[in-house]
Amino acid sequence: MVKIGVRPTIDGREKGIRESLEEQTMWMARAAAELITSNLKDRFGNPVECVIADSTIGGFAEAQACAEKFAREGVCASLTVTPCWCYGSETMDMDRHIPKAIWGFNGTERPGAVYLAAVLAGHSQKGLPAFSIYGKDVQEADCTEIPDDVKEKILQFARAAVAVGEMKGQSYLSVGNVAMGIAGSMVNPDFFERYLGMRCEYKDMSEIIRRVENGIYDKEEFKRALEWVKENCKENDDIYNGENGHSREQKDAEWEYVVKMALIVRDMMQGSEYLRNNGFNEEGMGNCAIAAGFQGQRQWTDFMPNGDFMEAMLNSSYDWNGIRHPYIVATENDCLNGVSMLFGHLLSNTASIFSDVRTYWSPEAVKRVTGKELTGYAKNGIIHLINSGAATLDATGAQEKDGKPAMKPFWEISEGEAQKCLDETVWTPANVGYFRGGGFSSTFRTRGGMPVTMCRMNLVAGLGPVLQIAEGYTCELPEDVNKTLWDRTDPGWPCTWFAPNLTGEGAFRDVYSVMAHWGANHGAINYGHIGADLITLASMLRIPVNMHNVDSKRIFRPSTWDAFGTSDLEGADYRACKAYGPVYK
Ligand SMILES: C[C@H](O)[C@@H](O)[C@@H](O)C(=O)CO
Ligand SMILES: [Mn+2]
Repeated sequence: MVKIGVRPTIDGREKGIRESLEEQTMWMARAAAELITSNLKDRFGNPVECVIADSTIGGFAEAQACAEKFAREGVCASLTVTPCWCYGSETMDMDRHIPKAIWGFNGTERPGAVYLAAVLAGHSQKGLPAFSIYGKDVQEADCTEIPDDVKEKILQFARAAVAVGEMKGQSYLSVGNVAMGIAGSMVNPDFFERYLGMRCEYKDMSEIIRRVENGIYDKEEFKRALEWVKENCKENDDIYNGENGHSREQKDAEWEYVVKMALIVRDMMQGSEYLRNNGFNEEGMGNCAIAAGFQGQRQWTDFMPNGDFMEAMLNSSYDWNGIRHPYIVATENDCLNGVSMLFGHLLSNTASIFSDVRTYWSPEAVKRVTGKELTGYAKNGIIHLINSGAATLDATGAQEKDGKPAMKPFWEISEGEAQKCLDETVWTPANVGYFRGGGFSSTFRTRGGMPVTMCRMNLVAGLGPVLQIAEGYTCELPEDVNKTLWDRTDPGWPCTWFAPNLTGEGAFRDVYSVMAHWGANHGAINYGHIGADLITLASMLRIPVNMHNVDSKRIFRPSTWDAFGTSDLEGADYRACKAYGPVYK
């Protein structure tokens, strides 16, 4: 359960001043807490709880009592609120390990803004960066509404802070090792521990074989899952393999195996009550994995069914047990893409798409091979997002928001929408040239017009982690154009056409440059334009952003970032992140 601590600070002068401010100060705390709890949910759909200090904080003793309460309650961030002057270093939150924000009331009766400025200077001087929240318009002292601009900043801070809190203490479960020399699947514990507060668990892929052979899964659930799969996961024609295709008997056995893989990897991530109660306590405890990755290629896929079904189902918001939260499972054990998926998931509470960032199609090349002009969002060219069929089925875009394609938090998805995602997907027998052991890839085309954000974490020697972000839209191409382009690559894999928003500058000069500046072979794609939230989250974790197309007005970072430069925000971000280093040193 993630909780945010709210700290009402006050001018400590009793016998008049303090007493006159108590009510307004506590109102601010209650209003901020109510705003957060009524708007934000954790990834399981629970409202984010707020813990308010037992009293207003006028000096060190009360600051300490509040710190002790927050430690007991395990808050993941603090929000200090005040309408008045208070004593900076005597009232501030000194916990080095949690994100902090301060809301100074914009009023003239008592100078909340002066406190805000003074205490932020203290935060800067002590190396404890904090987010500054200050409304644009002066308010009346007795107002009972938080202004919209303040609301927006409190929520932007809180969304990212909740993500920080949800990751802390959880693990990345690496099933297998490095896939085909992909650097992102070299799972680096130093990065996870120091930057995210997470640990890494490493399990050999043979653990799956052991659990299948020794029957370490819920057999009743397996039976139910297999029946459900037969009804809901339509097998596609064997479009790749001709006479090398696997026989019907082989394919049937592969279906059984891939369903078992899904059960087993889920159990490895989160544990299983069934296993705990049925003689497999150790396996049943799981690995507290908020994200996982599966190597697959090639030591597994060269003789076993591939991981596509397991990855696609776990990454989706429903399965044979109904609608539920999506798991985060990175294909090819690309943990850096797994982390990117996790960031997007935690900020949006929706499923994350894993994909290769495969091909840039210029309008000219499309014209050449199809004779057609690209139009709409696609008019400046498109990037083909496609990987073997491991992408979440939510990416079909078959859910809707206001009549438009969307990917929603699982608690907003209807049974009908989950069914539509399944109905729009077929399962193509794997290309046995790539995957000798067979398996099935999800095959679908993402509906167009969805606002999405693609991001990617990269690790750079001498620099550390960096994040790149591209907001844009999914595109729907005319049937014939789609077919010609998709058929040139892998028509049995899930296909998303992506057009990043262009700014005309730097990496976003044109679509080609976005592709050319992408730092790795994969990207994580989430519903919505969540670039600003990703930037806020990255700053909390001291991870610089090396490329984004988010309007500078939406950028919200700790106030101390200004001291590292105000005209070149990108350079300032690098300097600040370097000066602070990882949070969990
Ligand atoms: C089948 C191939 O090996 C694919 O898995 C390959 O194109 C990738 O996805 C590389 O990231
Ligand atoms: Mn790939």
